[in-house]
Amino acid sequence: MKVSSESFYNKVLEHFNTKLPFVIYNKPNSNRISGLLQKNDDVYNTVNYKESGFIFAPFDVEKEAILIPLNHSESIECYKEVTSKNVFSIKNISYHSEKENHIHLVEKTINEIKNSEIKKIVISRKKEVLIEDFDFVSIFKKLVYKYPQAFCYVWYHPKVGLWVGATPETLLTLNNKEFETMALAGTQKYEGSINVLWGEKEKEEQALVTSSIIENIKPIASAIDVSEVQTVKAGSLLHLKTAIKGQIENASIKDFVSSLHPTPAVCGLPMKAAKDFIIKNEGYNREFYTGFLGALNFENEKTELFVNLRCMQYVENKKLALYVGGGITKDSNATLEWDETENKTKTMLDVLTK
Ligand SMILES: C=C(O[C@H]1C=CC=C(C(=O)O)[C@@H]1O)C(=O)O
Repeated sequence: MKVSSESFYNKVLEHFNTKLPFVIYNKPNSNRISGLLQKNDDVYNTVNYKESGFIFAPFDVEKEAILIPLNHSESIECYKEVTSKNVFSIKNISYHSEKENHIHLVEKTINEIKNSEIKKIVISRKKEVLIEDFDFVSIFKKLVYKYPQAFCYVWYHPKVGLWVGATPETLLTLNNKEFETMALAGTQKYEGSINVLWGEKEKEEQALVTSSIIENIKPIASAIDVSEVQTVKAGSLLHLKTAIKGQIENASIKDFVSSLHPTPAVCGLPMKAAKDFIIKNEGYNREFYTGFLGALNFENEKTELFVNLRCMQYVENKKLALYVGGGITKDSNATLEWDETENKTKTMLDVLTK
């Protein structure tokens, strides 16, 4: 049902105040805001990916993905019309050892890569801040306005939590048999132009993601088309991206998603060894960060899934957790990797404070 943006956000707030699950989102380059308001507070899971609804899946595939089912929800829509000028007061809760810990872990990761068959591991951290007067509607309006090329969302379930994000990375779009995915990796700051030079480390890191995705989907895809590597802007950052398209052959959505997730853009290569290293060494639970989310089997069998990057979680009384990471290879520099995670936190912090 299409409504005015005022009644859209009023409805969503009312829903939130009655502690019912919902998701609101804006797809890349779309002027439409969509909402799915679940009518009860049950936790539904995806079993075989044949369900229709909005999926919210964690990084760890051993853990269950949550579904807001279409058949238990009201769908609403409005046009992207308004932004918000609200700025929030943010206080850093800095742990004095945060930087040292991250640098130490990146150095340990580089050593592991040099002394094993592992080529890449994505190392991440959680940055916590205190926020006054948290208001997800204002934050969402600002995200949508500031990052029109991202997939922006607020997802809430009273039994799971509240997540907000603006991700530049598509995991999978599937329209009947036609699929599209991408290899996104390598990061530098945007300084006014996308015509930039990239270092060998970034080029190699991104090429690893592309070749691994192609290798993994080959058995279940045909007519695979791989684009040139391009530089793309994501907020105040630039990344390298290769678009990969084709046709899905004799495979279910579940098989296809399993062949992609977690890609080396969020986990590493080889996947299993990198994942074991991450779980053993990162020292915190990623939960839904670097998982994926989006429409599963929407009308006309459309599936559009995004990797949950540049996101944050409203933890409890006034606390926000921002999640950021970066790909480590044998040529990484630990201090620069710390700087990169700091730059990545700005995607969210800029929206809160400017
Ligand atoms: C893991 C993240 O980004 C990934 C996506 C693009 C570039 C990345 C990089 O340069 O390391 C990461 O692979 C993150 O934003 O937390």
